[in-house]
Formats: sequence, structure tokens, C-alpha cells
Amino acid sequence: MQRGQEAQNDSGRIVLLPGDGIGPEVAAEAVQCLRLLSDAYDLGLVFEEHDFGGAAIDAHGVPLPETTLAACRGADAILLGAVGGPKWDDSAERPEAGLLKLRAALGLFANLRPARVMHGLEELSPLKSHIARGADILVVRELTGGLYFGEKVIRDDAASDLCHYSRTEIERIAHVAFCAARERRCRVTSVDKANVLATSKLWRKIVIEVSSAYPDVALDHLYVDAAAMALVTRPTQFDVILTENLFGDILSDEMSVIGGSIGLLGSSSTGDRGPALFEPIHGSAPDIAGLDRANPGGAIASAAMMLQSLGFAAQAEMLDRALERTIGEGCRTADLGGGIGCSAFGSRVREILRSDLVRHEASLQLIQMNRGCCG
Ligand SMILES: NC(=O)c1ccc[n+]([C@@H]2O[C@H](COP(=O)([O-])OP(=O)(O)OC[C@H]3O[C@@H](n4cnc5c(N)ncnc54)[C@H](O)[C@@H]3O)[C@@H](O)[C@H]2O)c1
Ligand SMILES: CC(C)[C@H](C(=O)O)[C@@H](O)C(=O)O
Ligand SMILES: [Mg+2]
Repeated sequence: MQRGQEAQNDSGRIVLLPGDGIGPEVAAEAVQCLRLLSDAYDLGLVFEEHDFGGAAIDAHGVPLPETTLAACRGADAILLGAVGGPKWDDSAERPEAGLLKLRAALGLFANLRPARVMHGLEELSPLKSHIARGADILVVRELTGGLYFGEKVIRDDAASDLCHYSRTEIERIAHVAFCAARERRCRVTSVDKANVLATSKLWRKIVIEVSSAYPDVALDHLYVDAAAMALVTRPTQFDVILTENLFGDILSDEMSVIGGSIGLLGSSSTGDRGPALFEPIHGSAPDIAGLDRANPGGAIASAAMMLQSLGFAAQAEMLDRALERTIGEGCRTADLGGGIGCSAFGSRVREILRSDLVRHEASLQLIQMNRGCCG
């Protein structure tokens, strides 16, 4: 669709949850990219901002106010910055509890965290470049079960967290991983601790059962300790990593640095029903909050994943390419050893998008002229 036309679509009601720390900084850059693409292609995206996390504790006394939850339920997609920070570390309400409550309330059991070493950027990896080169991994993390959501007991002298997984919970996330692998390199590595944990024994048994429906996808298993090592010794041998909630949290942070920085990774969280949530995998980074030093790459990558899920695949690809080109041309935030600020990085991504739009329009005009010439 051409620039300047009236918005025709109403499929893009985006609830924006900037959150805390660097959350609002990185989310703002992603939203500006989305607005630019929405205006240019008449995507009809409309944004509605709501309090969430620590900001919501300050304003409403709870991290997930009813109004925020209701808005999320009614949205087509949710874009989140990050939550948390030392300000709320000792408060009765924790920002992170709001995030867990939101994931549970929306049934967002499948968390997809893609990471790759961008072509030509191997030198950003802390790994030796020949080890990192070509790494391209998707972590499929179960997001609404396990230790995070089991019964918790805290007494003065002891505490416990129950780890629970049901057959249904394992089956549905395994299907997500096998389906995702079919779109990639047809390999799933299931990560568990089946040599010790009951939940992992069940996990492995059910993953093997589910795998029989995907004979074209190779399956192997790793214990989580060995997986943590293999991620840094042979990252290119992974395609899809399927794992439970806590292991996925830890391994995805580890995986993120293979490509240079945690600041670069986006994610999607989806369920069977309702809107999906998109967020960078990093936290609120209190050490750099308010300093314009955050890398907005993960938030922008999340915005691209959101566009894809809303059916705007071409625009998602444009945004991904603009992000990759921004980094490729040496525009680097401090986490990548550069001196570019968060907002300048975002501006550069948008400059590249604008020049792509101009090129796109020029080639459309050329096609129309040629059609005119040829009758
Ligand atoms: N999804 C979320 O909202 C989320 C995720 C993780 C942590 N948290 C919360 O965030 C708070 C801080 O947690 P943490 O310090 O353990 O983890 P963190 O991810 O916030 O920060 C870890 C390190 O990575 C750096 N970093 C993170 N994101 C960056 C970015 N975009 N650009 C440049 N550098 C970046 C930080 O400066 C810090 O040195 C805690 O309250 C935690 O619970 C929230
Ligand atoms: C903030 C915290 C609850 C969250 C998690 O552990 O899931 C975060 O670390 C993440 O990776 O999204
Ligand atoms: Mg985490």
C-alpha cells in the first residue's frame, strides 16, 4: 500500500507496556520504527500505553493493574520493555510478579527466543570467531510451568519451590518446538536434567513420544549442565533448543552473548488463545537506566517478530534488515563496544528504513511506468 493513504486496517491494536529502567527507552525506539512502517504501509497500528511492573506499583500499588490486564486481553499484540529494579527489591509487591501473572493470565506458554551471530559480526562475540560464526539458535522455552509457578513456601528457617509439569504442558511446548524446527534446520535438542529430576524424566519421555509425529526432525537430548557447556564450545551445532521454564531462562541469557550482547535479542510469547506478547529478553538494566546507553536492538527485533505475527511479513523483514544493517555498518551501542546512544541507534535504524521506503516507492513507480508503456 502507498504512503499517505487513509488507514484501512484495524488489526493492529498494540498495548505498550514500557515498564521500568531501560524498558521505556528501548520500547520508545521500537515503537517509532513501528509507527514509521505503519504510516508508510497503512498497517493501521494503534498504540495504547499502560502502567506495568514497578511503574504500576508506584501508580496503583500493584504490578499488573486490572486496567492493564483488561487492555492486554483486548489487544492484538503486546509490546513490553522490561520490568524490575532495586527500588522495588524489598517491597511487598515485585514488578517481576506482574510479568509472571500476565504470562499466566494470557496463557503464554511458548516463549521463542531466536539468537544468531549476524553475518560479518563474529568479532562481537566473546567466543573465538570460528566457533561463533554461523551460530543460529532458537530457544523454545516453556513459560507457564515448572518451578516458577509451583507452590512456594517461605519460612524463617526453610523455603521450597515445587517443580511441576503435566503431560499436557510438555506435549504442547514440544509440538511448538518440532513445528519451529520444520521451518528451520529440522533439529531439536531437548534440554533437561533427567538424571536427577522427576519432572525432567517425564519431560524426556513425552518429548520422545511427541517426536514420533515428526520423523523428519532429528531429536537429541542434553542434560542442562552439558548444554550450558556445549552452547559456548559448539554453538553452531544447535538448531532448536527445547527446554523448561528455568533452564530456558538461564540458557537464553547465555546464548545471547554468543551473538555479542543480551541487548540484541527479542522474543515472542504465545499461547492457544488471545494476543501474543513481544519483549526483549533482557531486564531493566538499572546500571545504565536513564543514561541513553541501552541497546534497543532486542526491542526492535521483538517489534519485527510482532509485525510477522500480525501478518506483516514484508515489513518485519524490512525492520530486521534495517537492524542488521545498522549494526553491520558499525553503529554500536556501549554493550557492543561502541559509543552510540540508544536514541541515535534507533534513529539510524529509521533512517535506513526511510531510504528503503524511498527505493521501494521508486521501483513501484518504475513498474507502473513500464506497465503504462506496454499498455
Ligand atoms: N523481562 C523482563 O522484564 C526482565 C528480564 C530480566 C530481568 N528483569 C529484571 O531486571 C532487573 C535487572 O536484572 P539484571 O541486572 O539481572 O539483568 P539485566 O538484563 O537487566 O542486565 C544484565 C546486564 O546486561 C546489561 N544489559 C541488559 N540489557 C541491555 C541492553 N538492552 N543494552 C545494553 N546492556 C544491557 C545490563 O546493563 C547489565 O549489565 C531485575 O529486577 C530483574 O528481575 C526483567
Ligand atoms: C523477570 C523474570 C521473571 C523473567 C523470567 O525469569 O522469566 C526474565 O528473566 C525473563 O527472562 O523474561
Ligand atoms: Mg531472564
